[in-house]
Parts: sequence; structure tokens; C-alpha cells
Amino acid sequence: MSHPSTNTSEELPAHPLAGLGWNARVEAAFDAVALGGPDVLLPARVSEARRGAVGVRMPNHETATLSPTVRRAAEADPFTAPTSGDWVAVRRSGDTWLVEAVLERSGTLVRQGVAKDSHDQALAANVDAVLICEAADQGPNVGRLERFLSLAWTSGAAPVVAVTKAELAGDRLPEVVELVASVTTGAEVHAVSAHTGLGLEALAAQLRPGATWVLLGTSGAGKSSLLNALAGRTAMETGEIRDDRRGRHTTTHRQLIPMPGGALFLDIPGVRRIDVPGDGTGVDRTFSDVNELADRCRFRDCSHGTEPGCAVRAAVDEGELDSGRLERWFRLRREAEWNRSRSDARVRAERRKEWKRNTREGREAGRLKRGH
Ligand SMILES: Nc1nc2c(ncn2[C@@H]2O[C@H](COP(=O)(O)OP(=O)(O)OP(=O)(O)O)[C@@H](O)[C@H]2O)c(=O)[nH]1
Ligand SMILES: [Zn+2]
Repeated sequence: MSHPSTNTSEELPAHPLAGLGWNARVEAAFDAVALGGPDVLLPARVSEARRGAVGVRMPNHETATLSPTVRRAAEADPFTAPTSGDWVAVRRSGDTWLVEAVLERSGTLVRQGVAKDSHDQALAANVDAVLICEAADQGPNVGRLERFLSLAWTSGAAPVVAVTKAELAGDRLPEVVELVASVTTGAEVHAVSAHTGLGLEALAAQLRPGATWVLLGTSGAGKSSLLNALAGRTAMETGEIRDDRRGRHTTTHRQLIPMPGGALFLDIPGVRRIDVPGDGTGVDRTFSDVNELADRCRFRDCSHGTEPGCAVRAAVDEGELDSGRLERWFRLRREAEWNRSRSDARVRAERRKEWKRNTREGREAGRLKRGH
């Protein structure tokens, strides 16, 4: 029996933000911006990003406006704008809250900027795990899965794959799961059904307290249904409800959704197009099996075409590597390369602009060009 005066760590009250994923890393990031400054800053977590403002939990729901510094930084590079899941430092100013800083992120899901001059966008920040949903009755589409996996791995968060609507696959389920598992190296695959409850307990056991999750998957993959089944309540609207309300005004509602075991789900905007990030690490990780083979090729710079001693081609010939997977690896690597070159081009263009603004030569160049 514990005595009231014994003050063991178990008896310390939990941090008021513990239920929102507050941990030692975030605390250190907060201290780095909050200590020593003239203002009293408080930590808060972004549940919903809007233009010029954010919905936050601290832990009660509040709205916070972006401070001029944060707004200017977001205008210069939208990637730095506070997004769902971000931890921010806020300050009371009159009767509003001001976001004074966005704390250092870990696990950021990136929407690759695709236009030549476009910036990457942060879809969700401080994500620990990504739950990728692929419906059992529609394929599965392994190419799409590899794209989602690349996106997840690049973020630094750990992917888990849910083969949803598992009961619809009937006798084919083992075959479907095997196909999914064959392209899911280094991540768990769970066959689940929101309707029958199949696999939910095993998946729920993965949702560790304080961990932040994001759902990825195409529209209709069963993400909302799965989330509701795991939560044991209606936390997100499913397809049927939305169809009922079609035509009526709907708000996009982004939230931090608490789960029974203490994990959180971030409800992020649907990812329609999945462009592989220019940072190729996610593609490398997704295709780690192919990369391991490539390490055994005779030539370091083997293109896995017609070179002698190519371990990758040998694996295809021996039936150990699916030729379709090899083709998809080539394609995603090319795409990542292309996206990287585009963002490099944007950075170069911005540096040139900066140089023109800041240097005397630049000003002179401008004057010469204008002819006075
Ligand atoms: N048979 C069966 N149907 C399911 C299951 N889970 C979801 N569905 C159905 O699949 C449809 C789409 O489910 P949602 O949960 O709305 O899918 P979503 O991925 O959230 O869709 P978006 O919000 O558009 O991205 C709905 O009609 C669900 O009833 C399941 O386990 N079994
Ligand atoms: Zn090779």
C-alpha cells in the first residue's frame, strides 16, 4: 500500500497535454523557444489548419491567429506554416491567442510540390505511424500501395498496412494478404473488417498511448469506418452519411481524434495524387528487398539492364523478384529524381532572387536592365 507522502513517479499527476502526445522531445523543443524570452508562452497542438489561423488544443479547444513572424515565414515558404499535428508556442494577446513559433517537427508527411515553382506542403506533423488502408475487394493495387509506403517512409513515421473490408474477399483473403505483404517489406500487414470486427483487436494493440497516427488510402478504402470501429464510436463520418448530406453545406473538419488506448489520429485532407517525394529515402526503404539485391550486382553503378553479373536481373530470371515490382521501382526512382531536380531548380531560382535583393551587384544589374 502506498503512503501519501511517498512521491514515486507513478504518483505524479500526468502532464495536462499528455493525452495530446506531449513527450520529452516536444518539451525540449518547446523549452528551446519558450525559455528566456520576454513573453509567457504556452504549448498547444494544432488540430486544424486554416488560412491565417489554427484550431489548437491546449488541452481545451482554442483558436490561435498567426503572429506576423509566423505568417511572413509561411508566406515565404508554405512548408513552415503550422499544419495538423504541429506543436506551437502561443501567447495571450488581449482576447486572442497568437502563434509565436512552430516547434521543431518530427515525422512530417509531405505533399510534394509538383509545379516548377511550387513548394512542398506539410500535410501532417509529428506523426509516429501511418495506417495505410487498401480495400480487399478492389485488387489490391500494389503500385498505389508502394507509393503510399514511400510517402510514409519518407516522413520518418512507421507504416502499418490494413487490408480493409477483409470479409468481402471471402476465400481469396489469404491470397490478397500475401500479395500485399509481398510489397510491404519491413511493415506489418493486418487484415481487418469494420463490419465483422475481424483483426481489430490485433490492430488496436499497435495503437500505443501518446502515439500520433495518420490514415492514408484512396477515397472509399474504408478509413473512416475502420477508425470508428477502432474508436468504438462515430469519430469520423463515413461514406454513407456524407452521401446523405450531399448538396448541403459541409465543413472540412480536421481533428485530433483520441482513441481508447491513448493514441491519437490526425484527420488530414485526402491525398488524391501521390507524388513520391524528391527525397528518395522513402522509395529506397519501400524497395529495400530490391536494393539489397542491387548491392550484390558486379558493378557498383549497375543499371540492372544488360550488364553481366546483375543480381537484380538474375533474381527476376529465377522468379525471386517480380518483374512488375522491378519496373515500378525504376519508375518511382525516376519520379523521385525528377521531383528532386524540380525542387532544386526552385531553390536555385529563389537564391538568385535573394541575391538580387541583397547585393549591390544585384541592384546595379537591376538598374542596368531598367536602363537608368
Ligand atoms: N463490407 C464492408 N464494407 C465496408 C467496410 N468498411 C467500410 N466499408 C464500406 O465502404 C464504404 C467507404 O467507407 P468509408 O469508411 O467511408 O471510406 P473512407 O476511406 O473513409 O472514404 P473517404 O472518406 O472518401 O476517403 C462505405 O460504404 C462503408 O460502409 C468493411 O469492413 N466491410
Ligand atoms: Zn544490377
